[in-house]
Amino acid sequence: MPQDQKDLASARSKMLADLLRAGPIVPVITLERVEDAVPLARALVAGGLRLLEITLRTAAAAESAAAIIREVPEAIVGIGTVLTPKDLERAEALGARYALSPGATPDLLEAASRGEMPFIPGIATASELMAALAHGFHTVKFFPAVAAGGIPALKALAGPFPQARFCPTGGIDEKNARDWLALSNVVAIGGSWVCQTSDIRAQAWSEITAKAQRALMSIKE
Ligand SMILES: O=C(O)C(=O)C[C@H](O)[C@H](O)COP(=O)(O)O
Repeated sequence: MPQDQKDLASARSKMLADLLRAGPIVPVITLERVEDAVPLARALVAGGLRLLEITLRTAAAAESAAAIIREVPEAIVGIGTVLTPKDLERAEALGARYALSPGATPDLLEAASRGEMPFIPGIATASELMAALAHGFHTVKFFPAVAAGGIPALKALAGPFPQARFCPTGGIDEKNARDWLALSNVVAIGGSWVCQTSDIRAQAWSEITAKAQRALMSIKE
């Protein structure tokens, strides 16, 4: 791949590491109804969480993300579950600030390094990380974090890959959030525990705000 393309991906990766660090908790959001999008985003922002990941898993996802981007300017919206170059285009068309994937295919890495959208690929192994790094992406999602080896796995990856920065996601909650963030190569953590489907279905916005606040408290104690 052209060096300037890789340098650009790398510069965006650095920007993303800084953005994530300011989180440093990214709620992973799956919305079933567009009407829940704005109140949910407001509830999370009220609880102190501004970096959001809206997964492209539901029919309501794109319209929900668009509503949040339009109506909740404090939220910094990323599009998650980006599986294909087409999904990446959708994220860009929605006006998202960044896009995330649970993994990465060669096509997706190639499209992301050619495109404009800041992108966080997912990795679970050293080889997958090497493919991401070869394209300039050194800020990556570690997914599924707990199932793929947990904290010892990230500690081990720090040895050969000191330049990599991680946002572990998958199996993280307020009981282990602080331990993950204590690792020097972890810039943020992601998870759905602050905005569970049952709470969204019940439109339990104040409960979600309280969970967001508790999540932030849990990493300070
Ligand atoms: O859909 C994606 O793009 C993903 O990367 C998967 C999510 O990040 C995890 O499903 C969140 O994991 P939990 O916090 O354990 O629920």
